[in-house]
Amino acid sequence: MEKYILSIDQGTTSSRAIIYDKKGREVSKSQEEFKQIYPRAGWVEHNPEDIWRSVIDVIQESIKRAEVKPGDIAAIGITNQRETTLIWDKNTGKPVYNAIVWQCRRSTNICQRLKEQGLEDKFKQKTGLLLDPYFSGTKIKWIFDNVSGVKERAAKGELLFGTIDSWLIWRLTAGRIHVTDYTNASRTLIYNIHDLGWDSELLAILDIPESILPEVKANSEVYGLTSADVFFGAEVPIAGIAGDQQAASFGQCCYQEGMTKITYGTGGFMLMNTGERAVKSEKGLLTTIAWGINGKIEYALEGSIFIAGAAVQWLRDEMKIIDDSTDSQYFAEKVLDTAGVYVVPAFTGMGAPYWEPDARGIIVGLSRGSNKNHLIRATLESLAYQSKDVIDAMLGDSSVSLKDIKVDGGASANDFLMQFLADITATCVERPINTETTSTGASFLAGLAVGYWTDRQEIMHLREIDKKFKPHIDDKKRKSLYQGWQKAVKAALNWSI
Ligand SMILES: Nc1ncnc2c1ncn2[C@@H]1O[C@H](COP(=O)(O)OP(=O)(O)O)[C@@H](O)[C@H]1O
Ligand SMILES: O=P(O)(O)OC[C@H](O)CO
Repeated sequence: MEKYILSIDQGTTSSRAIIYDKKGREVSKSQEEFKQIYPRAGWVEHNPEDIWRSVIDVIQESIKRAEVKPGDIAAIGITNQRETTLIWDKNTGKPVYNAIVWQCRRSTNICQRLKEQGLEDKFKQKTGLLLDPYFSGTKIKWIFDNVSGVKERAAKGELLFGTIDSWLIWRLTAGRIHVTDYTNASRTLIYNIHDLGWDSELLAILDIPESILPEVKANSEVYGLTSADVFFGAEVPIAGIAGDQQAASFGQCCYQEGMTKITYGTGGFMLMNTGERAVKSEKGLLTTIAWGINGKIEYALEGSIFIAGAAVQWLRDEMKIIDDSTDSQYFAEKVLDTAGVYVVPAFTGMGAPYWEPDARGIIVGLSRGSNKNHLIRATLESLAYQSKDVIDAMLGDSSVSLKDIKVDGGASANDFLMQFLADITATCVERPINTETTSTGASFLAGLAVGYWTDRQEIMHLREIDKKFKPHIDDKKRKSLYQGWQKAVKAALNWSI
C-alpha cells in the first residue's frame, strides 16, 4: 500500500497540514487560522489550546481530503513558528499562561537591563543571538517574574517549557515525550550553539531552572510514536522537527554554503547556509543552526524582518485600500513608480540589521499627487528594500557572493515584488513551483529519517522552478532609489527619540 508523509506547519497566524507522496507532491492540504491576542500595544499572545485544536483540525481534514487512513502515514514532520514561548504543567498538561509570541515586545525592559549589565556580547558569543525581546529566554523570565506561583511550581519540578514544536509533540504523544530540536533550541537565547547544550551560565543569569527544558534532538530522527488515542487510532512515528525558517531552507534545498532563501510570510526571513562554520555577524545578523543531521551540524546566517506580508495585510485590514493581498500587484503596477513615497512598516520595531524595538512605521515623501497606488506600491517595495538591507549585511559578514536568492512564502507569489527584489538587489530571484517549502522541508526531514526518501540527492530532484526574475534597472537608478529608502529608515529609527 502506498504510504505518505504528513507535515504539520504551525505558523504565526494559521496552522496547516499537508500530506505528501513519494514524488514530494501535495496530495491534500488543510489550513486554519486562529485568534491573535493583543492584550496591550506591542504584546502578542496565542492561546495554546487554540493552537492545539487548530492542529488537530487540520490533521483530520487533510487526512480526510487525501482519502487515506491515519495508518497510511509513514512519518510526521513538524515545523513551527519559532521563539514563541510556552510553559505548562507536566501532570495536567495545562499551560500556566498564554503562549508569548515571537513578535511580542513585553520583555524589552529585561533586555535593556541585561544590556546595561554589559551582557550582550556573552549572549551573542554563546547563542549567536542578540538581546532583543524576539527570543524565548527573556519571555520565559517574564513569565517567571510576572505569573503568580510559576517560580514555586517550577522549583517543585511541576512545569515544562517548550517552543510550539515541543508543545505539539508533548500533546501528540499524550505527555510522554518532551523534546525539541537544534534549530528551535538555537532561538531560545539559552542554548549554546557551539557546545550544543543548554548553557548553565545563561540559565543562571535569567534565573531559569534547567529542569523545565526539553531534550534537544537532531532534525531528522524518530522521536517517538503518536498516541493512538490522540492520532485517530494510529501510532505514527514523529520523525522530523525544525523551526519554520530552517525547514524552508531545507525544503529549498539550500544544502551548500552560500545558498540563500527568503521566505515572505507574515515576516520575512533570509537564511544563508554557512556550512560547518558558525559565522559571527558584525552587521546585525543572527548566527543560527540550520540543521543537525547524523551528527553533523550546519549553521546559517539569518536576517529576520519582522513585518513583510503583514504590511500587505495592513493595507487590506487597517487601511482598507485593497480587498485581497493579491490585488496589491494590480494597483502597484498602475503607476510607474512611487513618485518618491516610501513606507517603512516598522510596526513592531525593526529587526535585522537595525534591532530597534522602539522604531515605528512611517510614510514619507508624500506630495499633493500621491495616491493609493503609490502607497500600495511603496508598501510592496518596502519588503524588497528590507531584504536589501539584510543582503548587504550578509555579504559584508560572509565573504561569499550571492548568485541567486530562492524565494517562497505567501508574498513570493507577487510578480511585481519579485521583479523589484531582483532589481533593487541586483540579484537573480528564483521561485519554485511549490512555495510551501516550509512544510515540504519538514516532510523531507521526516521522510529521510524513516527511509521514505534515501538522501538529499533524491530530494533535490523533486524541486521544480516556476520562474526566474533577472535584474533590469541600472546601477544609478538602483542607488538613488535605495538612498531614499535609507533616509526613510533613519526617520523610522529616530521616531521614538
Ligand atoms: N499576492 C500577494 N502579494 C503580496 N502579499 C501576499 C500575496 N499573497 C499573500 N501575501 C501575504 O503573505 C502572507 C501569508 O503568507 P504565508 O506564507 O501564508 O504566511 P505565514 O506562514 O506567516 O502565515 C500574508 O501576510 C499576505 O498578506
Ligand atoms: O510563522 P511565520 O511563518 O511568520 O514565521 C515566524 C518565525 O519563525 C519567527 O521567527
